[in-house]
Amino acid sequence: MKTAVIVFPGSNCDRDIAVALEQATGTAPHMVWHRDTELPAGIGVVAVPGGFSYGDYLRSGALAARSPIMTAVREQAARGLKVLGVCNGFQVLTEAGLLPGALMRNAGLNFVCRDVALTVENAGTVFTRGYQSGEQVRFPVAHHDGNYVADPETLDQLEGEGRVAFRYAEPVNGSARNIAGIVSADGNVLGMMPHPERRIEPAHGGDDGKRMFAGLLETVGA
Ligand SMILES: NC(=O)CC[C@H](N)C(=O)O
Repeated sequence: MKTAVIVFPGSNCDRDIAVALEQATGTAPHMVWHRDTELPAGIGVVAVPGGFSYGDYLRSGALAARSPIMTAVREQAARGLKVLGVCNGFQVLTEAGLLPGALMRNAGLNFVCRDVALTVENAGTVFTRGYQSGEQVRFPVAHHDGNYVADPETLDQLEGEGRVAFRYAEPVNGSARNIAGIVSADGNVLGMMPHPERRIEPAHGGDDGKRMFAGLLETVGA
């Protein structure tokens, strides 16, 4: 099973997520430059990493969403490719139309950089199957544009369809209904602001993130 990590100018969590994927699969992921137009054949999971793609100009993730490689990511996602977007990756996926809603400037206008408690709302997704629904985990957050917004109908739909994967245990950035991570209608695309890849070994202060990569990769036969 092969994995890939997309690298944009300004990505800075690409290496961390590559380490998490390699730890889970035993194989280093393909690092795919944003200007590429095709994903390597046989990819089961692609990660869209955190960072400050294009310096967060215009809106965080807006320019990266228009990178050549995102056409391939969109096409493959429609065919069931698992896509994991973390932090700036979540912003890119909303800007690319792969997930609903948008990530706005944090309430309070501060960059928030700390560990947060999250509730796993739905352990039935391919990304959260390593957890129990209702379980609390701790991941770090580091962002200024993490304030998730969507219209009330979309929020109700996300809740009703079990597409809220993670919720902040307490307000962090002003996100509607404390939403921290959501999945697509088909369940194969996840976007989340907290960083599971920064919590995969005891030296990180815990390894709550490890089960996300292990569980995800089991579903695609790694
Ligand atoms: N760590 C990150 O991915 C940062 C995300 C984003 N550029 C923000 O600050 O909102």
